[in-house]
Amino acid sequence: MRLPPPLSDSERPRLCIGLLSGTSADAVEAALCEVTGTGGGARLRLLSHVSAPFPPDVVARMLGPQDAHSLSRLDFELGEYFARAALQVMEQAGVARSDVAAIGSHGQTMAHHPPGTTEVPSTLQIGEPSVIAELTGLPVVSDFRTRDVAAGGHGAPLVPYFDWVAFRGLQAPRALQNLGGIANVSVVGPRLDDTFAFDTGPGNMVLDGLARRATHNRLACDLDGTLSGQGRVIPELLEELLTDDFLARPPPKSTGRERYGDALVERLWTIHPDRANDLLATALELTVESTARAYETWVFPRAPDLEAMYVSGGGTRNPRLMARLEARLAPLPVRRLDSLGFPEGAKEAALFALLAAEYLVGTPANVPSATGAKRRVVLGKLTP
Ligand SMILES: Nc1ncnc2c1ncn2[C@@H]1O[C@H](COP(=O)(O)OP(=O)(O)OP(=O)(O)O)[C@@H](O)[C@H]1O
Ligand SMILES: CC(=O)N[C@H]1[C@@H]2OC[C@@H](O2)[C@@H](O)[C@@H]1O[C@H](C)C(=O)O
Repeated sequence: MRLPPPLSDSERPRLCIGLLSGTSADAVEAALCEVTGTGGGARLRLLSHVSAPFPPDVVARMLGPQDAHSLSRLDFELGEYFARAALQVMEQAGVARSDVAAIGSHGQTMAHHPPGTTEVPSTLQIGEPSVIAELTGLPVVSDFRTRDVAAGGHGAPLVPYFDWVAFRGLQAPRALQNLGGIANVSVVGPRLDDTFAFDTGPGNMVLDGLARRATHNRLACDLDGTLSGQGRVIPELLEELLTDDFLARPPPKSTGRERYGDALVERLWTIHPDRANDLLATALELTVESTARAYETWVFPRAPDLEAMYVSGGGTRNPRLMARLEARLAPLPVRRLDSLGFPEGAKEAALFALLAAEYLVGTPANVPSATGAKRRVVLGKLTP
């Protein structure tokens, strides 16, 4: 494989900013990190993290229908929000722009059609890197998923590389579980080649859609578990939702709003228009049960000596979701990622700081055993 010439020396610490708006489309997460070394020798230190919420009208437009004009406008508009979050995290850390090597910006996923779901696999993230570069004066690495898709992979999840660099257990493997809009797991042990990872199914996405629907947009989520806590699971609906072919499919696999977004929420609402809290209780159980079954089917057989599950993402702030997950997976210890000394809300943004740092030194950072790509490739494109 021919690699591009490195843009920096991997032994010198590289300060990089990672930017991401996840599938919940609620905020730009920004993380300023110091990365030293590369690949198996990479070390990452989180210096600062900010979460900058989008105004409600921008969220509504991101989640709403698009034509080519609205998409291109949103691409430029989001670029500004991403740039502002980058400036904010530098200010918070007291770090000068001249000390930052690059920004790694994931952007916002607008479409994700991975292999196995369509004739021509594709994925689209927006948040114009040229706008970010103009407003910050910094080089921007972006479009991290497309090369992996071009190499036959899903382009997701990308986080197993980060999980391996930052959290790999030296003895027993660890499961790093994200509960974002979508839920995904990485299982990491000493060797990168043994890492495996996949999307387990819905995280908060169905809950969020139902909460918005039930409260006429007053609440954007099952806040602190209060809505689902007033409902009762509808067993026959839960069973039907669990027959979903995505959940049955073996890894590698990834998913998104196409499957667990508004179309599903509307279908559920049509079946039980007067049982909003019961639908929320059922959606919460769908996340718990699909995660637990994914572990039973694919994680435990490959990692029978699993040390624990370390949970990150916004779902950790839903106490009912956490309690149900812990009860369902017992005796596996279910811990928060914070217990490994890393703030759980900063992980995905920090991933894109690490990926930018690896781009600068020309290190391939996809994990083919996770994405299904034919080979390891350098991820990202540079806007100088
Ligand atoms: N207090 C809370 N109570 C209940 N749910 C919460 C609370 N705070 C956050 N959440 C949930 O967390 C979600 C945001 O999580 P997160 O930021 O990890 O998702 P994301 O990064 O956008 O998604 P993904 O990881 O799929 O890209 C919110 O949409 C909401 O559902
Ligand atoms: C296409 C896309 O944006 N996928 C996200 C989504 O959100 C969680 C899960 O599904 C994961 O596969 C991925 O994000 C993280 C950052 C990843 O690539 O690891």
